[in-house]
Amino acid sequence: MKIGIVGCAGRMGRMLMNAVLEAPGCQLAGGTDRPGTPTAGQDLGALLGRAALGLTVGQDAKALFAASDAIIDFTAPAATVAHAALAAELGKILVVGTTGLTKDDEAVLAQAAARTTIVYAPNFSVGVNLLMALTERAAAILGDDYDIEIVEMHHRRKVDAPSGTALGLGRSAAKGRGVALDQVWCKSRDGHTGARPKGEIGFATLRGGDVVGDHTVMFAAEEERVELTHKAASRAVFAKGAVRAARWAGSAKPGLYSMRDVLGL
Ligand SMILES: NC(=O)C1=CN([C@@H]2O[C@H](COP(=O)(O)OP(=O)(O)OC[C@H]3O[C@@H](n4cnc5c(N)ncnc54)[C@H](OP(=O)(O)O)[C@@H]3O)[C@@H](O)[C@H]2O)C=CC1
Ligand SMILES: O=C(O)C1=N[C@H](C(=O)O)C[C@H](O)C1
Repeated sequence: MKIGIVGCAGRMGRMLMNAVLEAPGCQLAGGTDRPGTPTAGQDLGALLGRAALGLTVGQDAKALFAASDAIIDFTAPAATVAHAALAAELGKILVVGTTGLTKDDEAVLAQAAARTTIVYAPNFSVGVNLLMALTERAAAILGDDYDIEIVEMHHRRKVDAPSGTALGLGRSAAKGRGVALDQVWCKSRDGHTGARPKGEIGFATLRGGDVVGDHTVMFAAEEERVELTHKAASRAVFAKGAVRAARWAGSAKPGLYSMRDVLGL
């Protein structure tokens, strides 16, 4: 499978190229980054500290899509929306890890998925997707005598909050309780908030240093507290998961899928 990486000069872009180069049966089709990027024209191997690959950082996304069987996109919401349109137009598999998408952005992905196969997930690690399944089950079993709070911490350069994973865990908890997350969420608190409403799902966001990604879901009752935690030690775990998703998508019908579909969770 020929896999192209958009946003190839980013933190995840570099990890993704390494993961493609190391995956059996996969070939790196090329990489693009934001128009005007200072990395334009650099050899992709040099960008990774490897031997030259004879492929350079491009700026023509359409040409990369045309040369690839699948594209992996961990960029920014506006770029992802444009890439979804290209995937639909050219009938290419798209794996999206970008977080911070609005409901309208997600509607564009759903529309594009009528014409091609898209896997969209806020987190491609196996461990976090298991945590989502466990969270849904715990929320269903424990019920709303247990207050749900989701705490996440990420590196100082992260631009969206709460993290896509925290919101995904919130959605899993809400599903377990049979409610819609946006009816019960509290994404931040400040000042005289009043007592905590029963059934609320709260979020707390920490930012600092080089933290790759920590998430804890707490179920707090009067007499006990259950905590489910995941800590990512390297971005390689997300990159390996995204390549696994691209390979899985090679034999899937057009549609919008999640990493839980890929893993059968
Ligand atoms: N689903 C998952 O498992 C994971 C998701 N993520 C998400 O992935 C995204 C990227 O994270 P990260 O790699 O840390 O961020 P970076 O900012 O390091 O990388 C994003 C890259 O995309 C580039 N870019 C922006 N616009 C375009 C465009 N139009 N065309 C091509 N490239 C573009 C950026 O360029 P420039 O810097 O010049 O703007 C940058 O090189 C975030 O939304 C993050 O939350 C991260 C880790 C795991
Ligand atoms: O920006 C990051 O770094 C990460 N973003 C994803 C998110 O928003 O959940 C996944 C991971 O935790 C790292």
